Amino acid sequence: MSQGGKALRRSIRELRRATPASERIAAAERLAERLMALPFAPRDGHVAGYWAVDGEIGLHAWQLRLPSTLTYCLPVLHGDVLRFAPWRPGDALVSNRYGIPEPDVAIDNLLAADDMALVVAPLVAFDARCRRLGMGAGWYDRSFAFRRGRAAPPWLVGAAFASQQVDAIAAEPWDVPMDAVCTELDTLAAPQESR
Ligand SMILES: Nc1nc2c(c(=O)[nH]1)N(C=O)[C@@H](CNc1ccc(C(=O)N[C@@H](CCC(=O)O)C(=O)O)cc1)CN2
Ligand SMILES: Nc1ncnc2c1ncn2[C@@H]1O[C@H](COP(=O)(O)OP(=O)(O)OP(=O)(O)O)[C@@H](O)[C@H]1O
Repeated sequence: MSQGGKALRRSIRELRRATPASERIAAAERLAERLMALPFAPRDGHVAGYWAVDGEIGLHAWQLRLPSTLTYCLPVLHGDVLRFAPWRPGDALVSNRYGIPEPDVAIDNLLAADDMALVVAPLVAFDARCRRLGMGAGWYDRSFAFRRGRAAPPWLVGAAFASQQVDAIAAEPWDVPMDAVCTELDTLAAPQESR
C-alpha cells in the first residue's frame, strides 16, 4: 500500500470517528432502508454484517428489520480468512485480536464465506465504481477472493457514510469489487463489467 493509501486511511478514519451521535443514529436507519431495498436482497439463508467499531456506520437497525427467515451472522477471524457465525442480541461474544467482538462459538459451528447469501462489508473508503479500501489487512479480499471469478451469491455490499466516498481507489490485483455500496444517501451499483 502506498503512503498515499495509508494517509487516506488515517484521515478518513478520523473523519468517520468524528461523526456526531445524532447523525450516526439517523444514518444507520437510512442505511437499513437501503439495504432492505436492494434488488438482490435474499429472502432466506444467512446474511453477514459486522460489529461496528472505530466510527463505522452501524448495522443494528438493519439487523432488527431482517425477516425471521434470514439468519444474521458476524465475522470470526479463523486462520487467515473470515468465517461467520449466527449472532442474536444477548448471545455470547469474545474479543478478537483487534478487540472486535465476535460470536463465542466452537470451530465446528463456523460457517464458510460461501455459505452466506449476502455480506455487508465494512470499509474505510469507496469510489463510484464500488471499489473498497478496508482497514488494510486484506481479510475481506482473502475471504472473498473466489468472487473474482464467479458470480454472486454471496452478494457483496459495502456499507459506509456518504462522506467516505473518494474520487478513485487504485485497483490492486487482489481487490474484490463490491456488487454495491450503500450509504445513508445512496445505493451505488458496480459497473456491469467489474462483477
Ligand atoms: N467492524 C469490523 N469488523 C471487522 C473488520 C472491519 O474492518 N470492521 N475487518 C475488516 O477487514 C476484519 C478485521 N480487520 C481489521 C484489520 C485491522 C484493524 C486495526 O485496527 N488495525 C490497527 C492496528 C493493528 C492492531 O491493532 O493490531 C489500526 O489500523 O490502527 C482492525 C480490524 C474483520 N472484522
Ligand atoms: N487473495 C489474496 N491472497 C493473498 N493475500 C491477499 C489476498 N488479498 C489480499 N491479500 C493481502 O492483504 C493485504 C492487504 O490488502 P488491502 O490493503 O487491499 O486490504 P483491505 O481490503 O484494505 O483490508 P480488509 O479487507 O482487511 O478490510 C495485501 O497487501 C495482500 O498482501
